[in-house]
Amino acid sequence: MTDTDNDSQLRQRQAEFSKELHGEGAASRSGFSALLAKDKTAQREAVSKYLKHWDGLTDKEAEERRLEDYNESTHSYYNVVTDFYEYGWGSSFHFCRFYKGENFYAAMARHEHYLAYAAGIQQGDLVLDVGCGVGGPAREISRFTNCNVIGLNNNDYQIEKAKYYAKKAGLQDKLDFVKGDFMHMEFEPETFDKVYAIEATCHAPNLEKCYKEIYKVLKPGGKFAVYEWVMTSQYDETNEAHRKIAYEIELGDGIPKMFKVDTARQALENCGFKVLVDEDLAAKGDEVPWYYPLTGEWKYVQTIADIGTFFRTSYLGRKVTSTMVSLMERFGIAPEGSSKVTAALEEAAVGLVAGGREHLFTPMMLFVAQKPMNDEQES
Ligand SMILES: CC(C)=CCC[C@@H](C)[C@H]1CC[C@H]2C3=C(CC[C@]12C)[C@@]1(C)CC[C@H](O)C[C@@H]1CC3
Ligand SMILES: C[S@@+](CC[C@H](N)C(=O)[O-])C[C@H]1O[C@@H](n2cnc3c(N)ncnc32)[C@H](O)[C@@H]1O
Repeated sequence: MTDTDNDSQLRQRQAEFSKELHGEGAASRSGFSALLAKDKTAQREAVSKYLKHWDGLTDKEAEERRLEDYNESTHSYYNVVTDFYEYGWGSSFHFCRFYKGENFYAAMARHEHYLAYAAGIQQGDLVLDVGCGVGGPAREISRFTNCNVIGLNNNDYQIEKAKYYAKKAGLQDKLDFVKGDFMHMEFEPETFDKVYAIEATCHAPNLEKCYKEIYKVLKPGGKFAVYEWVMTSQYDETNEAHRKIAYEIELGDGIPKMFKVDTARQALENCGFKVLVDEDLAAKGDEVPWYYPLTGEWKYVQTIADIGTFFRTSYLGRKVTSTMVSLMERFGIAPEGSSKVTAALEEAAVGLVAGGREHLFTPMMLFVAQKPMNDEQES
């Protein structure tokens, strides 16, 4: 059997499983109503597929197993966390910087605008969004610049939702969302004017191979802008306390292996990109840190409108959610495995805040990289 046969079988299996798990008309449901509508047997299977490699081990063999199974494992992760993300965070699945006094959703949108600006996205550009989630950033960036965006995602449930929200927003002619693996892109070479990725390529088992795919589909002279999740240069893999934080982030965020910043930079250069911008936006000394919503520290809350979001993301709010989910699961209302998901998300929150406070981790390593023009590539 060829790789293409294997890919198309996996794709079909995932699409069928997604229908079974989330049910018909799933795109219009979110949060708790989506959780309660799940097929109970399929949910149990999805949770165990996601968690099967997370056995507490961090040796080479354990890492290898997680790296090999990246596609199924991430697909399963997003099958079980998407409803919680939407309930707790909204429809853009990323972190952002905050100005004093700026509300949560304004700050999130600004972070997306900044990436569009850094990539030089212009009216009429054809842009690829690598790992597009449910399309929050694609909608915002298309509105901001009047560009056309194709969102690439390996999760069927999120693609269905992204299409549903785009239509609801009247953006169906500007946006399209397609199923695919960013490690094996099927677009024609040199298709896109610009490519961006927001907190998605950290799910790649190998950054260089992923960036190579991006390089291939970019037009010569085109730019790629990314908010990369990386461990900073202060991270020491041999330090147990550091490795524990990285493992919490990997487990709770469905990431096979967190790489260091130098690995990402080198990977871009090895592909032939010219790195134009290379800046950790988390290291700019902001008064309000990017991880504040997960801290439960009220002093950071910016506006009255943020109180609801802040409560859901805070330690107390998360405790309330996980207790409710666990009670609903015990009484057979929520599907089995749901409380394992809230427990994993709790590990994510703890690891992310610790990584942020100690400057061991950043979710906003901004790279802007340019593919040279054809004549420059040859010389
Ligand atoms: C996984 C990657 C690469 C990026 C996602 C970044 C963030 C959007 C998520 C990381 C941890 C998530 C948690 C929640 C929402 C989305 C994140 C912040 C919750 C607040 C959702 C509601 C749950 O009850 C608690 C979650 C904690 C972790
Ligand atoms: C944290 S979410 C970010 C989503 C989006 N960029 C946003 O900011 O809202 C990561 C996304 O990457 C997608 N993803 C992970 N691995 C992928 C792969 N191998 N191929 C395509 N998409 C992938 C996930 O399904 C998810 O949509």
